[in-house]
Amino acid sequence: MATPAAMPSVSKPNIGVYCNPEHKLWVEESGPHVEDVKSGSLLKEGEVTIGVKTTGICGSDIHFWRHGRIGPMVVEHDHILGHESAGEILAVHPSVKTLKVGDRVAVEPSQICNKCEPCLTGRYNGCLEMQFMSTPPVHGLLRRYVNHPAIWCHKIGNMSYEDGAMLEPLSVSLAGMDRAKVALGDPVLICGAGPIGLMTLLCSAAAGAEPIVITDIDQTRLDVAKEICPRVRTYKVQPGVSMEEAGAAMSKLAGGHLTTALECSGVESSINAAIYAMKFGGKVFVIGVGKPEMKIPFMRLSTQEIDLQFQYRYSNTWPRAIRLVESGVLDMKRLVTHRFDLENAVQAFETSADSAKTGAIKVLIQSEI
Ligand SMILES: NC(=O)c1ccc[n+]([C@@H]2O[C@H](COP(=O)([O-])OP(=O)(O)OC[C@H]3O[C@@H](n4cnc5c(N)ncnc54)[C@H](O)[C@@H]3O)[C@@H](O)[C@H]2O)c1
Ligand SMILES: OC[C@H](O)C(O)[C@@H](O)CO
Ligand SMILES: [Zn+2]
Ligand SMILES: [Zn+2]
Repeated sequence: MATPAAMPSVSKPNIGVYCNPEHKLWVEESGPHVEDVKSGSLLKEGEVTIGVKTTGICGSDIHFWRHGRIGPMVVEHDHILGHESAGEILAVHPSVKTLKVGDRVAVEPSQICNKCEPCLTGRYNGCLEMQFMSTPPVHGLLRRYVNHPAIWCHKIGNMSYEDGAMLEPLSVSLAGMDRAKVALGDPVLICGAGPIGLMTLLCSAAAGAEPIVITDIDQTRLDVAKEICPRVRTYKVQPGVSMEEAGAAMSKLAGGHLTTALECSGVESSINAAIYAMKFGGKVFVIGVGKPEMKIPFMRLSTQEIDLQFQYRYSNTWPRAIRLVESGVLDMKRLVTHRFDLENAVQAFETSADSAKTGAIKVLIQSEI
């Protein structure tokens, strides 16, 4: 049972944002129902109920809606989206000692087995039984109320719920920064200036990378990059330019020094241009996800001893992300361009999906409890 005495008044029905294999997107009643939230009867050991206040739309949410799959992850039934959330604790199972009703938290959407080798060695993003919320068949967080293990709810103190929700895409960038080992004075190339590329730009700037070059096909996004980091050098990718020419132009912009690329588009031609932009011994670190199979310039990688490395999600990033945002080392606010109420989630998704027209970077969905 929960601790109903301390629970804030909860009255609105639970609703969630669904998509299905026919590429429909809609808002409909979902679980846990408000009566179950009030009674706490569905809470399992170790769980809390979160009143979700803010959730960001990720490119993968758009993908599951529009394309029905990301590689092997396929939408086969009605499916609730969303994995970038923050909210207020509404109820706690008596076994939970670390959180109380009223705590403000950011939600980590991973749920792991805690038994397999990746879990036991600290790289739990590789959990063999990962249940990642919003990746089918596991429902996501785009709901008014969600039951979730307390260990995956990170206290955010007085941080805004918007910043709390943005800790998830920040976690993606931090995981990349960590494994790519970007250091003070490193000449860095960032490919793609979407939310992840721009977040990675903030991180690279804070880490003291210099020079930093960022690329995109969209001038508006490059302009935002310049706004959030005036010293960044921008490169607009033009159609029809070969990977060799594009890579050489990126390298020239950085004075011929680029040693690390943080690839944040997942587009084949962009990965390949990054490979050509690197100096001998450089590294192309791919955060973007894309087609199941790609053609890469193998002999360029070989003869230039360029490392090609990848990141998938994250582990142990929230505490670090919270410190960086609370202290003001990172200011992510400019990345948020649009806000919608949960009831208008379809409009929010359309705005996010049509970023070339709407100028959207991060679209947030807000809900009242
Ligand atoms: N590895 C992970 O765990 C992880 C987690 C989250 C997101 N992602 C992936 O990271 C990537 C970026 O996410 P996002 O939310 O910023 O997506 P996004 O689609 O908003 O951003 C991608 C950007 O790349 C740009 N782009 C397209 N073609 C390009 C090219 N040839 N050269 C340079 N730029 C080009 C687009 O214009 C866009 O601005 C996506 O592939 C996403 O699926 C990976
Ligand atoms: O931020 C996390 C990512 O969006 C997910 O891992 C997604 O790409 C696949 O499930
Ligand atoms: Zn995501
Ligand atoms: Zn595991």
